[in-house]
Order: sequence, then C-alpha cells, then structure tokens
Amino acid sequence: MKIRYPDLAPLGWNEWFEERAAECRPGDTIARVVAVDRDLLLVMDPAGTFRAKTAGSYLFRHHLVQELPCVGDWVCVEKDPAGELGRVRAVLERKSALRRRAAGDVVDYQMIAANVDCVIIVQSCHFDFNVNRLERYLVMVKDGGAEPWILLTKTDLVGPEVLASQVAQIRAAGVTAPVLTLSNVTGRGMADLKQILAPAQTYCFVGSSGVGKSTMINHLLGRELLETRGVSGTGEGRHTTVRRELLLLEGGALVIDNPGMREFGLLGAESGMEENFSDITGLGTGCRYGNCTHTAEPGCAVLEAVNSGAISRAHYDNYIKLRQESAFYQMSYVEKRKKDRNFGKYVKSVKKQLKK
Ligand SMILES: Nc1nc2c(ncn2[C@@H]2O[C@H](COP(=O)(O)OP(=O)(O)OP(=O)(O)O)[C@@H](O)[C@H]2O)c(=O)[nH]1
Ligand SMILES: [Zn+2]
Repeated sequence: MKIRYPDLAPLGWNEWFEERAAECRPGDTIARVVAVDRDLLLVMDPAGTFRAKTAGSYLFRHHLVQELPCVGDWVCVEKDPAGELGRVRAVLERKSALRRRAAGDVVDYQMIAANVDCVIIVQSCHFDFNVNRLERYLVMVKDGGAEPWILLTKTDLVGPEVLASQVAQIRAAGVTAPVLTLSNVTGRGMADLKQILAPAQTYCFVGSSGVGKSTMINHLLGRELLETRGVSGTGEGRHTTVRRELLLLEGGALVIDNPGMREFGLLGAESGMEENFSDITGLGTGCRYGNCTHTAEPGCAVLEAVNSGAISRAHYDNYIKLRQESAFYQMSYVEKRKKDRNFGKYVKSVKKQLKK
C-alpha cells in the first residue's frame, strides 16, 4: 500500500498505523506522544517536539483512563497556528499496550506505554535472577501484544558457568525468547545490544530496581548528549519541565523509559522475594523481636550476619530495597499517590541507616 506519511517512519510509523489513520483529517498533524504530564502532552512529529492538550471533544467521548493518550501513542493533532498548544483530537488504535490493572472492582487499566514493539525484560544474573518472576513478566508482555526479550545484566559479577546455568534454566522452563547478556561495568555485550536495537522500532526495559536499567539506558544514549539537546533548540519551549520518556537513540531505535515501567510486573513479586532472600528471611527467625524489620532493632540476627560478613551488604541492601518496593506496589494507586512523597523520604532514611 501507499504510505501517506513516509516521514513518520523514523518515529515508528508503519503500514499497520497507516491503515488506522482514517480518523485524521487532512489538516491534522500526526504526532507521537513523547511524555505526559497530567493533561499536558509533549508530542513529536517530523518537524520537532511541541506541546499539546487533549481536546475537550475527545475527553467528552472517552471516559476510561486507558483511553487517554499515553507515551508511545500516535495522535491526530490540530496544530495551533500561533505555535502554542496543539489539540489532540484522536488517539489512533494501539498496536500494543503495556498496562497494569488499576486497583478496585471495575476492570480498569493504567497505561504505562503504547506501541512498544519489543519489551526487554532485565534481570541481574547476580541475586536478582529468578525464572518464576521472568515468566510473570513474559505473561504480561505477551498479554500486552509486544515481543519479549530477556537481558541478563551484571555478568561481570558471576562466572561464565553461572551465566550458562541461568540461560539453561530459562530454556528448561520452555522460554524461547532471545536471551542477551550484558555488563555495564566491562561493557561486554553492549555492542551486541546496540546492534540488535533496530531503527524505528520501539523498545522498553522492565525489571526490578537495581538491575542496571538506568545505567544501561544512559550508556545507550550518552546521557550528557541528551541533556544538552534538551536545552538547545528542540522547540520544546522555555517552560518545559516535562521529561521526555520516548527517546531516540543514535542508531534510530526508540526507547520508552518512564516511571511506570518500574512498576510493571511488580505486583505479586513477593514470592520471588522469599525465594531470592531465603537466607535472610531464614535468619530472621533468630531475631529478638518477632516483628523485627531487620533495619535497626537490637538483637537482630540479620544485622548481626551483615556486620559479621556472613551476609553480604549488597545482598542485604538489595533485600531492603526490594522489600520496600514490593510493599509499596501492593498499595492501591490512590494510596500510593498519597504516600509517594513519604515513601521517598522513607527510602532515604533507610538508606541513611544503612550507611551508618
Ligand atoms: N557490577 C555491576 N554493577 C552494575 C551493572 N549495571 C549497573 N550496576 C550498578 O547497579 C546499581 C543499580 O543500577 P541502576 O542502573 O540504577 O539500576 P536500575 O535498574 O535502573 O534501578 P532503578 O532505577 O531503581 O529501577 C548501580 O550502583 C550501578 O552502578 C553491571 O553491569 N555490573
Ligand atoms: Zn531482625
């Protein structure tokens, strides 16, 4: 078929969207959502990035949270001739959707990202590796209509035989998704990863906190470059505080990186916690207090083990971090919003305690 909008192709446009672009009027601009900040959108078309708002007429006809534009969406925008806010009049059908179920009785979803071609599930081969959790992620990715890949990070921290056994465990579980390996420290595997990220394809990385996603994305981007680019003339305007969540890599691949990604797949992750940290939870039965949190209590067997070196400090830190997170993500969205700020403070105080 004839592509009407060939210059959108580098932003991820293809025939699939072309067939669903009938809603767009001839005068409309088709753009891709780069970031969402409440009702304000940052969108990009071949000419650059600009701000837009969802038109009242659209809001009037669409009431579900998941119908609102989210990062990765293709939208039809009526540009404002004065160059101020564009108006989003339609959201094109989504080819894939990463979402999580919102709390409550009504089946409603919070969108995390749309039109992601490939979700790269990241696990660290050092402590974080867990086939059950991997499988849960795989289910969610497939459910959303994207293709899953697996990336094992921190390969510098384990021997080749450990890595080989982890790959074997993944295969033994019947998982056929491609498996990549990477060390952000030695850079080993980075070239392969860059090579495999194809131009005009949209990727995102999901996985537990601390597995190295940010470090890796920074490597992929050359973060300083991104920041200077943000300041100098992308046409985003002076008062832009919205952080871009859809990023264009040098090689032409698109990467979505947003806070929602970090929540994706975390629900129900505590059984994995139990498995991964059975050494710590096992020791916990020897603490003086039954409800010991293993952070500051006198007579804590876990802290003793950390201080004596029987349990590595990194392993313990990881345990505390993941435990806080899994508890946090079990809360309903509303509760969480309220606690968001307190939670940040809490994590800081825990971290401070750990440093003592
Ligand atoms: N040894 C080793 N450490 C790494 C590697 N990648 C990241 N790290 C370290 O692991 C820690 C966590 O890395 P991040 O990139 O912040 O992890 P993340 O997955 O983005 O974590 P969140 O931002 O919390 O989701 C940092 O101290 C990194 O320096 C790696 O390949 N090898
Ligand atoms: Zn304890």
